[in-house]
Amino acid sequence: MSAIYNLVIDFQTPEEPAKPVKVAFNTDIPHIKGVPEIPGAVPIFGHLLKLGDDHASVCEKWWRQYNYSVFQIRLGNTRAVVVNSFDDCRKMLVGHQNAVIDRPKLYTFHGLISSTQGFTIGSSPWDDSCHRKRKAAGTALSRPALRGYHPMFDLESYCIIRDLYKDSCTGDIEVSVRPYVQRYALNTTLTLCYGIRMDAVYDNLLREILYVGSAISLLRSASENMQDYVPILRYFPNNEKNARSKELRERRDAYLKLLLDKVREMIKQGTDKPCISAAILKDEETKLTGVEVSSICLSLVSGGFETIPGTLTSAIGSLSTEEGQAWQDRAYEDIKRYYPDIRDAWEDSYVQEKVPYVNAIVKEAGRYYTVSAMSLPRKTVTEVNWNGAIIPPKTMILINAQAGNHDVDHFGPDAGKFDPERWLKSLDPPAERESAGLGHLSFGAGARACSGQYIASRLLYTALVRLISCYKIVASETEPPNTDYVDYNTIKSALVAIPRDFKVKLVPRDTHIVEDCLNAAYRRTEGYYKG
Ligand code: HEM
Repeated sequence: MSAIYNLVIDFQTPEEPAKPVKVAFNTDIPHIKGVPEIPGAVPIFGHLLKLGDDHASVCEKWWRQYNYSVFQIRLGNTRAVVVNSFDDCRKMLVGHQNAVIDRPKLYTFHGLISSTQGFTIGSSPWDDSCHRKRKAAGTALSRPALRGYHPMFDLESYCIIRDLYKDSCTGDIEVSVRPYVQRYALNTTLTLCYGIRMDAVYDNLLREILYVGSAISLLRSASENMQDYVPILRYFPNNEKNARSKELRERRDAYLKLLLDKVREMIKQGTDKPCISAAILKDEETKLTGVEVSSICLSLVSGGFETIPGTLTSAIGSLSTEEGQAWQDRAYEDIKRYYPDIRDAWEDSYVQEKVPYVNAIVKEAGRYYTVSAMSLPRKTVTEVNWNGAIIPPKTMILINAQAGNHDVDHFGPDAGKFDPERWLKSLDPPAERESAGLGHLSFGAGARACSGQYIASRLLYTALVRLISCYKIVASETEPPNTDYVDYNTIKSALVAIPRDFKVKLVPRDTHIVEDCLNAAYRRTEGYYKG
């Protein structure tokens, strides 16, 4: 027993020195007076076992069952405050933004996986280096910076339709859209970071990056990774999590090195494209270290490649349903209202987000399919006075974005329904509601909000305008989409949702116009960023 007792030591990462033993019932932060604790925690594991695979849905259920939107739970040796309602999430993220600016460090992700390339921005604790990285990423992803990326948006969204057109044999064959959207998202960030893209949907390097990234995302979740919270599990012989983490780290190091070597080679040949890593390798007024650069590139590449496909694929799923046919028709009419000639809609789709109905679909897709259901964990740096209860520094804060995004008190009784029209103040003609602050919680909020939200919205908008203006999207009868906002996700324990596979039929609205748009886009983009 004493051997086990000695093993249950309380340290967060391998670099930090071990602190004396605190076992079974103790947590890093003592019980927080004034914040209700969910009953039923067990020794060592706390609430971990009760949380199961789907933390967001279980916490949402506890919120309704006990009638506390904010409560504390125990994840093994870690105490966490969970925030559920829309208003409380907003108050915590925006009202206390300086106090909750930090991120927790986790044994597996920070100690094992990130030991070579540094932490991504989204997993970096708040310090000067994180501040510099966030600033650099913020500049590269700002609204003004988007202007510089128009050719890339044009090319990548053209490639989706080009290949769907080919692979669906002008509508005869049902297709699964997710692989095309994955390439879209990944090529965009690879181009930004390295000036490199892959043309084939099933390119080996592209699929390796996607595979390794998703596998790492799984290792970041509490349910898949109990050893982060129950330290004794780290010492079990043949620890599979550790072995898997190291394997994935090595595979990720290999492709990141390959990408950077390609950039170095292109710089030598004088063929490099303007991109973040080339600018830094050429030392263009940068104050960033090598590790910071790889961390920024890693953050951008990993920030978009699951989130965009998860959101866009699921939105296409909802549009393809029987009910979705009316939304598609109205979106198409609205596109035609602004661009009577669809060729103009194609050319302007990456320049500005002008069509209200399409903007409404983008917002609803973000809200309804909360792809990062529990957002990214935060940690307090200073005390938070929560209605008189004092949440101490260094407390983990979990934002239940899925619960807040489906909060009937904020979004109304139909919060659990996909309905783009909730974002419109009138339908005839469609007009957007004036934005009154935070629309939904899917990009987080406050000082650590998503750095990529402008580029994400543009990517979703451009792809939807092009897709809807060319096709009627109809769900497959044999492999239809799952449009439940929880169950659409096949791996609920992953940090970012992986939608269940489904197929759609793409019925061209007018084959001549599709071909015209494709030919014009081919001529415009030929020569940009050759793979
Ligand atoms: C639909 C698409 C996306 C969704 C739903 C999404 C969601 C999120 C969420 C929930 C956070 C945490 C926010 C918080 O703690 O308040 C985050 C952080 C972040 N996202 Fe995104 N994201 C998306 C796309 C992107 C893209 C395309 C990029 C980059 C190209 C990106 C880069 C980042 C970065 C760098 C952070 C870390 C910010 C920080 O910790 O300071 N994201 N994202």
